[in-house]
Amino acid sequence: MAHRALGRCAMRSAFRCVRRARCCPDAPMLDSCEPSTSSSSRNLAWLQCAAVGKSSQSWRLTPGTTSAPKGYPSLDLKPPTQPLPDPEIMKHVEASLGQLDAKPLAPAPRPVVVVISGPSGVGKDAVLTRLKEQREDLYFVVTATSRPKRPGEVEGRDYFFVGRERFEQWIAEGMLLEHALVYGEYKGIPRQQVDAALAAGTDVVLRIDVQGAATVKRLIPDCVSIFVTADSEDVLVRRLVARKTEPLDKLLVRVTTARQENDHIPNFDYVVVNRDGELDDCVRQVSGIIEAEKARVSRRLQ
Ligand SMILES: Nc1ncnc2c1ncn2[C@@H]1O[C@H](COP(=O)(O)OP(=O)(O)OP(=O)(O)O)[C@@H](O)[C@H]1O
Repeated sequence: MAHRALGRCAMRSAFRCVRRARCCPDAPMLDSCEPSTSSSSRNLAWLQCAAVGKSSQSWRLTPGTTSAPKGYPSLDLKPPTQPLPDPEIMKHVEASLGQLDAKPLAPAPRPVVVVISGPSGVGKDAVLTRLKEQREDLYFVVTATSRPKRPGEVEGRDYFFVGRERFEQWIAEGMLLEHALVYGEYKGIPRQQVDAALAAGTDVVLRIDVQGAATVKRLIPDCVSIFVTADSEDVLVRRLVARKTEPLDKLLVRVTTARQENDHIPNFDYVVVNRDGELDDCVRQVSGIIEAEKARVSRRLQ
């Protein structure tokens, strides 16, 4: 294990390794960092400890330490600097080619609408809460619902908890991009939030149930739909039971519906498994999908 971890880290430059503290996922190795006989592997092993800011028993590194422990070779961890262009050559180039254009070479991407969907209890809210902490560049649409607030939920942050009557009024006034009756309660996407964010050039994230996702795909064909699922039905049900938000009869309905919803995976662009205890990994994948979609050439063409 230690050997594999060293090999993985060796592929990265020292600078990137220290800046990206999560680049050395083989954490068990870090707990058993032993001074090695070869100086290059000692270097790398120490670098791994420094990268995650973790103290090893034998070296007593404190979090954030970047200087080598006693007896270990010191490392130059400064970021590589960009060499400055020779002004004489630059002058010559501009004299020959005219003033160089500073406008971006690639057109800016059009904002993307991301749809996060999946069965009840799979962790959509948990994923979005974590994603919000990490991606301030995204606009997370606050869904409207007729269901009552659950403990810990905040009006306007988690949902707009509008009563059934007001919800039906919003439907009548065309204020919702899409809405559905899910487990006896309305849920819908306020249209104005989506329009305003897109008009400002901001990427938008929607959290929608599986039937609603199909509606949005029809309305916004170039939206990116991500189906979040769990490791297994067993894991999904355990999560729902542990959440303690539904009585048994409603729990059974959710599990039965989840079985049918899983069959809709082929209608989505991506599927991401929110593995038990691996929420961060799921969030990383969702974030990566958004980045990849923004890099699509088709999104940069007008
Ligand atoms: N990767 C994970 N590992 C373990 N528990 C998780 C994970 N992701 C979410 N959970 C837990 O599972 C439960 C269900 O998650 P959450 O409420 O986010 O699901 P949801 O898909 O939003 O459900 P619903 O559609 O019913 O609102 C929560 O108690 C949450 O803390």
